[in-house]
Amino acid sequence: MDSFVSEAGLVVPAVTTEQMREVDRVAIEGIGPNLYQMMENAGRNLALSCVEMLGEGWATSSVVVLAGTGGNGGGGICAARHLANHGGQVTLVVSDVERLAGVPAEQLALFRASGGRLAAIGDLGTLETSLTVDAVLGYSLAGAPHGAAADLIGWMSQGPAPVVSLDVPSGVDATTGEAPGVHVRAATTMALALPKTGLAVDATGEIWLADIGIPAGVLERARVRPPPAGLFSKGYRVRLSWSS
Ligand SMILES: NC(=O)C1=CN([C@@H]2O[C@H](COP(=O)(O)OP(=O)(O)OC[C@H]3O[C@@H](n4cnc5c(N)ncnc54)[C@H](O)[C@@H]3O)[C@@H](O)[C@H]2O)[C@@H](O)CC1
Ligand SMILES: [K+]
Repeated sequence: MDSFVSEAGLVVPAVTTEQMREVDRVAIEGIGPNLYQMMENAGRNLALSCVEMLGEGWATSSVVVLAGTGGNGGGGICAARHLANHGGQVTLVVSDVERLAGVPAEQLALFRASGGRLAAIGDLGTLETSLTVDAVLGYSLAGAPHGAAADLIGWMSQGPAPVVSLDVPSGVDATTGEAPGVHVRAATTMALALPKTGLAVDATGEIWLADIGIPAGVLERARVRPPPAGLFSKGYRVRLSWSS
């Protein structure tokens, strides 16, 4: 789908993975924001969505954050830190801690300082959750999920807790919406910066779009249509629907 629509009726253009990569490249290698800044905005917005989904008394509910080793996982780990910093009962599980590198690894070091709990994949069977954050795979999905990523997706699919997916439900192709193997069925998907063309599928649940601070000049240089003026005039997240 090449566009989505906000509750106010604004038409929001969608991007393919290739277009989003170009936006990220222009931001990171050129104008900014840098990856730390974008990831901080992603993680903070995601944490706020979790708080809103759990409602009053959220801090006494268990939240399990499942993170992969790439940029998507980094955003999830950042959200876990924000939830822990605000007194939440957070448990983080990373698909492969040894493979974390760069900014996502730094996110983990920060999370460790928050007092949140880090559990191993082998502990999944003992974990209780009221809300699960899916930050396993983002737009760099390549083929059917395998290994620890598939195990995490399988665990989310078994339990009754709602899942909030970061950017795209893990296992769903962000451009085509196709799932080459196991995939997450989210209650809510929080897309970053611009909705991806593959989000018009049932697996996304409610779609929210989060502003992560990318200015219009970056989108222009990446030759990507900007979101309509005023889309984020009332806040950093807006709900989107499929356009008919
Ligand atoms: N401007 C944006 O939209 C931003 C996006 N960010 C996030 O970063 C994501 C993209 O990050 P990356 O490119 O690092 O990649 P991902 O986080 O999507 O995934 C990369 C990891 O998944 C593994 N993987 C790929 N396919 C797999 C499969 N089938 N089975 C098992 N493992 C598999 C790869 O080996 C790699 O370790 C986005 O979806 C978004 O969530 C943020 O980092 C910040 C900025
Ligand atoms: K995800």
